[in-house]
Amino acid sequence: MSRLVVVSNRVAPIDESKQTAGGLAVAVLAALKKSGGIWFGWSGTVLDTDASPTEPSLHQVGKLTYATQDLCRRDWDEYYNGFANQTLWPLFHYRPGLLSVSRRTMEGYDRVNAIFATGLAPLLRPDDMVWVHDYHLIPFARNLRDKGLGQRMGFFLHTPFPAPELLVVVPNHRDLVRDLCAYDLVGFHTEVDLRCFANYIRYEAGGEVEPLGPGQGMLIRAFGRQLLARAFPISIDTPALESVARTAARSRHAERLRESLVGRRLIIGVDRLDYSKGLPQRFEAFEQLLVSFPEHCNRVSFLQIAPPTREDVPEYVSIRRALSELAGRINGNFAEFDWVPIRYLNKSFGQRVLAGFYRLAHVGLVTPLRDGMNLVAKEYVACQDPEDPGVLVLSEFAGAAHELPEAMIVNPFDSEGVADALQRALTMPLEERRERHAAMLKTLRANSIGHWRESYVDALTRAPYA
Ligand SMILES: O=P(O)(O)OC[C@H]1O[C@H](O[C@H]2O[C@H](CO)[C@@H](O)[C@H](O)[C@H]2O)[C@H](O)[C@@H](O)[C@@H]1O
Ligand SMILES: O=c1ccn([C@@H]2O[C@H](COP(=O)(O)OP(=O)(O)O)[C@@H](O)[C@H]2O)c(=O)[nH]1
Repeated sequence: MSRLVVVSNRVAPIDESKQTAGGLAVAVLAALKKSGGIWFGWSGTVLDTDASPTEPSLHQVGKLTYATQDLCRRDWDEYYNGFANQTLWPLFHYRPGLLSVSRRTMEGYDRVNAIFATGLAPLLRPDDMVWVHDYHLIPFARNLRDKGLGQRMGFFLHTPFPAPELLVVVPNHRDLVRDLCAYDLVGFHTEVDLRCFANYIRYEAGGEVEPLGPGQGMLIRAFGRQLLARAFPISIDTPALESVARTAARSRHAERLRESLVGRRLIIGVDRLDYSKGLPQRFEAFEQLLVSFPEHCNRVSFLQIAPPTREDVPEYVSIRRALSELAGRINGNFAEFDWVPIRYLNKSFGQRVLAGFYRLAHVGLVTPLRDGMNLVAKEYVACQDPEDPGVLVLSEFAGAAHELPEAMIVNPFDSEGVADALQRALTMPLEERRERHAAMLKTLRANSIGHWRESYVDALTRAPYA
């Protein structure tokens, strides 16, 4: 059997007791634990040197070899903070107004992709399968191919893929799509992302698209290559989480949370503090709930866990400031001497603690303005007590909404609509809660993280598609 070599910018901490707040690392770790192989990526360390090292450090953990490389400050700044998170991230999340474009960061992005490819190349065996993840590393395969490497190479995009009309805003859009075509397999979360990619190939790149039937993806012919593009919705380790959640509700943290509520209902949100997650609109929706349905005052608490992320990017500094002000204003207006409506925490928690919190919460509030998938939505469902489940309120613009139509689907820009959905969720009869939850859990059991990994790897095993 071929060895699996996974490449991603973010690698889960080698020390498993450390927390990682980000779906890619959580999901890839769950997927790789079983198969083993190599996980290559950025170490998380930024060096005050003039150049980045070109060789990775190796750490063996069970069947898995971590191969990680440090980056010097300039490379990290131009590649990660710059082109990846100030150009591609806002563009792929439909926020061209937040985009900044510069030749300097584009060059830094290409330079780091070349450095990483140079680091990985000597570790590769001829029959390895290389699976590259996310927008940081689009040019990675082309860099390996330029070195004469012919291994099967696949790419998976964890964010949305934008409509072509939006993608063309970035000056090197053609290079990016040409580089995607250097892979044998390109995976997306949803059929909508896949369609956007196919439309670029058809209408911007002058390539050909051959649909292969429902759920089977499309053959792409462009830039002198033929490859498969297909949707593979990512998931969670459903049975493991179900089992953790059964006991986590009795953990010390969960007990403390339960006691602090003194019988009040709980709404929970868990998100990196990212502008894509729609947190200001969510806070306003909760405020609207208190205005429209004042019977919830002093009866409902909203716990928002929001660990800071990408703190060197100016837009993330602004959103953090704006949210603190908003939470302060809402709490100032509505709080009683014995009740604070929004418990807003800028810190992260481990998966076990979160499982206990989800289990206690009557409503999971997941309202991103755009999100590739959103694993928190799935985790919330898996952690409910099937006999007395909470209600998931879910943005129609999260990839997860395509698989979980039994959630209460909302438009996150419409704060009044979200407030109405919260009211319905808080007053929903037990029978309806059970029915909605059972349908969602069935979906999550059928498409667990193992299924995602296996279906992607199976498709990559069949490459090349030429
Ligand atoms: O690595 P960071 O810059 O700290 O950011 C964390 C991750 O955020 C994004 O996650 C995405 O992947 C999830 C799993 O597929 C998906 O559910 C979610 O919708 C995405 O936002 C990013 O794409 C990752 O590269 C980051 O590691
Ligand atoms: O304090 C936290 C906050 C989040 N997460 C995890 O980070 C992931 C977030 O993934 P999601 O797909 O929802 O969004 P992303 O952050 O990747 O955009 C989920 O597995 C969460 O359980 C965590 O472990 N601790």
